Amino acid sequence: MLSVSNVAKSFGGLHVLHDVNFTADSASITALIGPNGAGKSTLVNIIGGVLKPDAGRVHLDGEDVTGVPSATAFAKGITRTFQISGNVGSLNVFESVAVAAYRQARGYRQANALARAELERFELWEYRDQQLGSIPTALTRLVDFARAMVSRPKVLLLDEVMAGLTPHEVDLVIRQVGTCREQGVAIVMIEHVMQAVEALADHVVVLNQGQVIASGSLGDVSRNAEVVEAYLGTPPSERDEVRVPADTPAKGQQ
Ligand SMILES: Nc1ncnc2c1ncn2[C@@H]1O[C@H](COP(=O)(O)OP(=O)(O)OP(=O)(O)O)[C@@H](O)[C@H]1O
Repeated sequence: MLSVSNVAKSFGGLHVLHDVNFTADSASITALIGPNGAGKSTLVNIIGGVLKPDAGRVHLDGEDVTGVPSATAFAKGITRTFQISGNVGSLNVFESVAVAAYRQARGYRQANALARAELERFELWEYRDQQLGSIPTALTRLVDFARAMVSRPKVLLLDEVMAGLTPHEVDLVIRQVGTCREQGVAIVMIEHVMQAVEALADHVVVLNQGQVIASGSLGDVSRNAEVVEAYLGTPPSERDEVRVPADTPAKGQQ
């Protein structure tokens, strides 16, 4: 289990996170939602070892991993999807997952076997020979999952993996995020696409101006008056369903 306790972070005089608490269980999906600038990415960067908090602790299965470098966080089981960079654009789908598998494997045969198993799990085997730069964005997101899952993480951090996808592609990626959960991973997902939050989140944590203003099921938080005021914008009585545009500025920033 991942546990975040009393985390605070400032950049100069800008207090970005204050006293943030939440837990994420194995085999569950926690959606971090909130307006732009709420502090979601900063929080995920702290969990992943990219940033050190000014205060508070991060524990993984009871072990204090606060402020460890990202390579250490990764070695302990905290991984995240990365945007495919130009450097790996020349690799094909199989090679890009095999490279990640080499870190785990004893030799290239085992790495190749691990990569194949992951590509099959994510229904990517048929694309194995294609260059990363030549496949649709939705498939590159799935390759990212395969690369992340080949390291057998305990925690998977997903930062807006649905951004820019069509509704049909979102459905595809939703299914495969579910596959990651089935592997027992605690998934923490920053997500603005409510189709995905509705379909996937076991637990929703709402951040606003660096504070957790609500947590619980999506139904619970979407009935919370403070959440409606800060993020959803419309009282429940005036809307049929929760729909949040991708770029909702924080109240007060409008
Ligand atoms: N390295 C940094 N230096 C200074 N300010 C920063 C830094 N990183 C983030 N911030 C500021 O911290 C605040 C929170 O940013 P953060 O990216 O964590 O929010 P977010 O909730 O992820 O927003 P979005 O949904 O737009 O990605 C913003 O005001 C941002 O400008």
